[in-house]
Amino acid sequence: MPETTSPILIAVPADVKAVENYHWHASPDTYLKALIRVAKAVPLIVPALSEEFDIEAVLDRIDGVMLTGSASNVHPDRYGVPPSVAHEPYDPERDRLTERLIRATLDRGLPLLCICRGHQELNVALGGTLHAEVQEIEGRMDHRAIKHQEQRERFAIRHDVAIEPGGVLEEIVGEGPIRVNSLHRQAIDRLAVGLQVEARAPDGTIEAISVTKAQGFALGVQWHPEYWAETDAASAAIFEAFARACRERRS
Ligand SMILES: N[C@@H](CCC(=O)NCCCC(=O)O)C(=O)O
Repeated sequence: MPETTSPILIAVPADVKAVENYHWHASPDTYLKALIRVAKAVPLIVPALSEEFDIEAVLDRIDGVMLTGSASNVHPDRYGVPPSVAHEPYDPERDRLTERLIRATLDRGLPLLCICRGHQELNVALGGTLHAEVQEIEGRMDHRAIKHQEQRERFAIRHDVAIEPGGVLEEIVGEGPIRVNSLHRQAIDRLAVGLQVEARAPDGTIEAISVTKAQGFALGVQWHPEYWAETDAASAAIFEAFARACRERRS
Protein backbone atom coordinates (compact mmCIF):
# COMPACT_ATOMS: atom_id res chain seq x y z
CA MET A 1 0.00 0.00 0.00
CA PRO A 2 1.67 3.34 -0.99
CA GLU A 3 2.57 5.49 2.02
CA THR A 4 0.50 8.71 1.87
CA THR A 5 2.86 11.70 2.13
CA SER A 6 0.40 14.56 2.70
CA PRO A 7 -0.87 14.75 6.30
CA ILE A 8 -4.40 13.69 7.14
CA LEU A 9 -6.85 16.58 7.53
CA ILE A 10 -9.26 16.50 10.50
CA ALA A 11 -12.36 18.67 10.73
CA VAL A 12 -12.87 20.12 14.22
CA PRO A 13 -16.24 21.85 14.78
CA ALA A 14 -15.85 25.16 16.59
CA ASP A 15 -17.42 26.49 19.73
CA VAL A 16 -18.95 29.98 19.55
CA LYS A 17 -17.58 32.42 22.14
CA ALA A 18 -18.54 36.09 22.60
CA VAL A 19 -15.33 38.08 23.15
CA GLU A 20 -14.76 41.84 22.65
CA ASN A 21 -18.08 42.44 20.77
CA TYR A 22 -17.46 39.58 18.36
CA HIS A 23 -18.59 35.98 18.05
CA TRP A 24 -15.45 33.88 17.76
CA HIS A 25 -15.57 30.36 16.31
CA ALA A 26 -12.74 28.55 18.07
CA SER A 27 -11.36 25.35 19.61
CA PRO A 28 -9.01 24.88 22.57
CA ASP A 29 -5.44 24.28 21.41
CA THR A 30 -4.96 21.15 23.55
CA TYR A 31 -7.10 19.19 21.07
CA LEU A 32 -5.35 20.76 18.09
CA LYS A 33 -1.89 19.98 19.51
CA ALA A 34 -2.84 16.33 20.15
CA LEU A 35 -3.96 16.02 16.52
CA ILE A 36 -0.76 17.63 15.25
CA ARG A 37 1.76 16.06 17.63
CA VAL A 38 0.32 12.57 18.20
CA ALA A 39 -2.04 11.89 15.28
CA LYS A 40 0.40 13.67 12.90
CA ALA A 41 -2.64 15.36 11.38
CA VAL A 42 -3.64 18.88 10.42
CA PRO A 43 -6.74 20.11 12.27
CA LEU A 44 -9.16 22.35 10.32
CA ILE A 45 -11.60 24.30 12.50
CA VAL A 46 -15.09 24.35 11.00
CA PRO A 47 -17.15 27.44 11.91
CA ALA A 48 -20.49 26.83 13.64
CA LEU A 49 -22.37 28.42 10.74
CA SER A 50 -23.53 25.14 9.26
CA GLU A 51 -26.66 26.57 7.63
CA GLU A 52 -24.43 28.82 5.54
CA PHE A 53 -22.21 26.26 3.82
CA ASP A 54 -22.36 22.76 2.38
CA ILE A 55 -21.08 20.30 4.99
CA GLU A 56 -20.68 17.66 2.27
CA ALA A 57 -18.17 19.92 0.51
CA VAL A 58 -16.12 19.93 3.71
CA LEU A 59 -16.34 16.17 4.15
CA ASP A 60 -15.22 15.66 0.54
CA ARG A 61 -11.89 17.21 1.48
CA ILE A 62 -11.06 15.78 4.91
CA ASP A 63 -9.97 12.42 6.33
CA GLY A 64 -11.73 12.41 9.70
CA VAL A 65 -13.76 14.40 12.24
CA MET A 66 -12.99 15.10 15.88
CA LEU A 67 -15.47 16.71 18.30
CA THR A 68 -13.85 18.51 21.24
CA GLY A 69 -15.00 19.00 24.77
CA SER A 70 -16.44 22.28 26.00
CA ALA A 71 -17.74 23.83 29.20
CA SER A 72 -20.98 24.51 27.30
CA ASN A 73 -23.75 21.90 27.50
CA VAL A 74 -25.80 20.29 24.73
CA HIS A 75 -29.11 22.18 24.64
CA PRO A 76 -31.74 19.97 26.37
CA ASP A 77 -34.31 20.77 23.64
CA ARG A 78 -32.33 18.22 21.61
CA TYR A 79 -33.30 15.41 23.96
CA GLY A 80 -36.72 16.52 25.13
CA VAL A 81 -35.87 18.20 28.41
CA PRO A 82 -36.78 21.82 29.27
CA PRO A 83 -33.79 24.20 29.42
CA SER A 84 -32.73 25.71 32.72
CA VAL A 85 -30.50 28.63 33.62
CA ALA A 86 -28.90 26.30 36.15
CA HIS A 87 -27.70 24.02 33.35
CA GLU A 88 -26.17 26.73 31.17
CA PRO A 89 -24.04 27.71 29.32
CA TYR A 90 -25.41 26.38 26.04
CA ASP A 91 -23.96 26.69 22.52
CA PRO A 92 -26.85 26.10 20.08
CA GLU A 93 -24.80 27.01 17.01
CA ARG A 94 -22.29 24.30 17.87
CA ASP A 95 -25.15 21.87 18.56
CA ARG A 96 -26.61 22.50 15.09
CA LEU A 97 -23.24 22.01 13.40
CA THR A 98 -22.24 18.87 15.27
CA GLU A 99 -25.59 17.16 14.83
CA ARG A 100 -25.35 17.57 11.05
CA LEU A 101 -21.62 16.71 11.04
CA ILE A 102 -22.07 13.52 13.09
CA ARG A 103 -24.80 12.18 10.82
CA ALA A 104 -22.97 13.07 7.59
CA THR A 105 -19.67 11.65 8.90
CA LEU A 106 -21.25 8.34 9.91
CA ASP A 107 -23.15 8.13 6.61
CA ARG A 108 -19.83 8.34 4.76
CA GLY A 109 -17.94 6.00 7.08
CA LEU A 110 -15.41 8.75 7.85
CA PRO A 111 -13.51 8.17 11.13
CA LEU A 112 -15.11 10.03 14.05
CA LEU A 113 -13.55 10.71 17.47
CA CYS A 114 -15.86 12.40 20.02
CA ILE A 115 -14.39 13.77 23.25
CA CYS A 116 -16.38 14.71 26.36
CA ARG A 117 -19.07 17.09 25.03
CA GLY A 118 -18.53 15.34 21.71
CA HIS A 119 -19.28 11.96 23.38
CA GLN A 120 -22.54 13.44 24.67
CA GLU A 121 -23.35 14.98 21.28
CA LEU A 122 -22.88 11.60 19.59
CA ASN A 123 -25.41 10.01 21.95
CA VAL A 124 -27.93 12.84 21.50
CA ALA A 125 -27.49 12.99 17.71
CA LEU A 126 -28.49 9.31 17.51
CA GLY A 127 -31.51 9.76 19.80
CA GLY A 128 -30.14 9.29 23.31
CA THR A 129 -30.50 11.54 26.36
CA LEU A 130 -28.27 13.09 29.03
CA HIS A 131 -28.27 13.62 32.75
CA ALA A 132 -27.87 17.37 33.36
CA GLU A 133 -26.00 17.12 36.68
CA VAL A 134 -24.69 13.57 37.13
CA GLN A 135 -23.13 14.38 40.49
CA GLU A 136 -26.63 15.04 41.89
CA ILE A 137 -27.75 11.46 41.22
CA GLU A 138 -27.72 9.16 44.25
CA GLY A 139 -24.71 6.83 44.09
CA ARG A 140 -22.84 8.72 41.35
CA MET A 141 -19.40 10.23 41.73
CA ASP A 142 -18.68 13.92 41.27
CA HIS A 143 -17.23 13.95 37.75
CA ARG A 144 -16.68 17.71 37.65
CA ALA A 145 -13.26 19.30 37.39
CA ILE A 146 -11.72 20.27 40.73
CA LYS A 147 -11.58 24.00 41.36
CA HIS A 148 -7.94 24.83 40.67
CA GLN A 149 -6.06 27.60 38.92
CA GLU A 150 -3.76 25.14 37.11
CA GLN A 151 -5.19 23.38 34.03
CA ARG A 152 -2.86 20.43 34.60
CA GLU A 153 -4.52 19.91 38.00
CA ARG A 154 -8.04 20.28 36.56
CA PHE A 155 -7.17 17.71 33.87
CA ALA A 156 -5.26 15.41 36.22
CA ILE A 157 -5.84 11.67 35.82
CA ARG A 158 -8.37 10.96 38.51
CA HIS A 159 -10.33 7.72 38.34
CA ASP A 160 -10.43 4.23 36.84
CA VAL A 161 -12.73 3.17 34.06
CA ALA A 162 -13.48 -0.48 33.36
CA ILE A 163 -13.15 -1.44 29.71
CA GLU A 164 -15.93 -3.60 28.24
CA PRO A 165 -14.42 -6.91 27.08
CA GLY A 166 -14.40 -7.62 23.35
CA GLY A 167 -15.16 -4.05 22.34
CA VAL A 168 -13.54 -1.43 20.12
CA LEU A 169 -11.85 0.38 23.01
CA GLU A 170 -10.31 -2.81 24.39
CA GLU A 171 -8.64 -3.33 21.00
CA ILE A 172 -7.12 0.13 21.31
CA VAL A 173 -6.07 0.39 24.98
CA GLY A 174 -6.12 -3.22 26.18
CA GLU A 175 -8.31 -4.88 28.79
CA GLY A 176 -7.93 -2.18 31.40
CA PRO A 177 -8.94 -0.80 33.77
CA ILE A 178 -7.32 2.47 32.69
CA ARG A 179 -7.13 5.70 34.65
CA VAL A 180 -8.68 8.83 33.13
CA ASN A 181 -9.35 12.47 33.89
CA SER A 182 -12.85 13.79 34.43
CA LEU A 183 -14.32 17.26 33.81
CA HIS A 184 -18.04 16.93 33.22
CA ARG A 185 -21.39 17.45 34.93
CA GLN A 186 -23.51 15.96 32.15
CA ALA A 187 -23.42 12.25 31.30
CA ILE A 188 -25.26 9.75 29.14
CA ASP A 189 -28.65 8.79 30.56
CA ARG A 190 -30.51 6.77 27.88
CA LEU A 191 -28.03 5.29 25.43
CA ALA A 192 -29.06 5.81 21.81
CA VAL A 193 -30.03 2.78 19.75
CA GLY A 194 -27.02 1.84 17.63
CA LEU A 195 -24.43 2.71 20.27
CA GLN A 196 -22.61 0.26 22.54
CA VAL A 197 -20.94 0.90 25.86
CA GLU A 198 -17.15 0.62 25.72
CA ALA A 199 -16.23 1.70 29.27
CA ARG A 200 -17.83 2.61 32.58
CA ALA A 201 -16.74 4.50 35.70
CA PRO A 202 -16.95 2.74 39.09
CA ASP A 203 -20.35 4.41 39.67
CA GLY A 204 -21.75 3.03 36.39
CA THR A 205 -21.44 6.27 34.42
CA ILE A 206 -20.94 5.49 30.73
CA GLU A 207 -17.40 6.68 29.94
CA ALA A 208 -16.96 5.45 26.36
CA ILE A 209 -19.21 4.40 23.49
CA SER A 210 -18.90 3.24 19.90
CA VAL A 211 -21.29 3.12 16.96
CA THR A 212 -22.19 -0.55 16.62
CA LYS A 213 -22.62 -0.72 12.85
CA ALA A 214 -20.26 2.09 11.87
CA GLN A 215 -18.46 1.58 8.56
CA GLY A 216 -15.29 2.84 10.25
CA PHE A 217 -13.80 4.20 13.48
CA ALA A 218 -16.56 5.85 15.53
CA LEU A 219 -15.65 6.27 19.21
CA GLY A 220 -16.82 8.58 21.98
CA VAL A 221 -14.98 9.06 25.28
CA GLN A 222 -16.22 11.08 28.24
CA TRP A 223 -12.69 11.83 29.45
CA HIS A 224 -9.92 13.93 27.86
CA PRO A 225 -7.25 11.88 26.08
CA GLU A 226 -6.07 15.01 24.24
CA TYR A 227 -4.69 16.55 27.41
CA TRP A 228 -2.07 13.84 28.13
CA ALA A 229 -1.83 12.40 24.60
CA GLU A 230 1.96 12.95 24.50
CA THR A 231 2.66 11.19 27.79
CA ASP A 232 -0.19 8.82 28.73
CA ALA A 233 -0.18 5.48 26.87
CA ALA A 234 -3.96 4.99 26.69
CA SER A 235 -4.53 8.60 25.58
CA ALA A 236 -1.88 8.29 22.86
CA ALA A 237 -3.30 4.94 21.71
CA ILE A 238 -6.72 6.52 21.11
CA PHE A 239 -5.27 9.29 18.92
CA GLU A 240 -2.98 6.85 17.09
CA ALA A 241 -5.88 4.47 16.38
CA PHE A 242 -7.98 7.38 15.10
CA ALA A 243 -5.12 8.52 12.86
CA ARG A 244 -4.56 4.99 11.56
CA ALA A 245 -8.23 4.71 10.64
CA CYS A 246 -8.04 8.03 8.78
CA ARG A 247 -4.95 6.96 6.83
CA GLU A 248 -6.34 3.51 6.01
CA ARG A 249 -9.56 5.05 4.69
CA ARG A 250 -7.60 7.46 2.51
CA SER A 251 -5.33 4.79 0.99
N1 LIG B 1 -20.18 20.65 29.30
C1 LIG B 1 -20.31 19.20 29.33
C2 LIG B 1 -19.12 18.56 28.66
C3 LIG B 1 -17.89 18.70 29.51
C4 LIG B 1 -16.62 18.95 28.72
O1 LIG B 1 -16.55 18.81 27.52
N2 LIG B 1 -15.62 19.40 29.46
C5 LIG B 1 -14.42 19.91 28.84
C6 LIG B 1 -13.58 20.71 29.80
C7 LIG B 1 -14.26 21.98 30.17
C8 LIG B 1 -13.50 22.76 31.23
O2 LIG B 1 -12.34 23.14 30.99
O3 LIG B 1 -14.09 22.91 32.30
C9 LIG B 1 -20.44 18.69 30.75
O4 LIG B 1 -20.20 19.49 31.66
O5 LIG B 1 -20.76 17.50 30.92
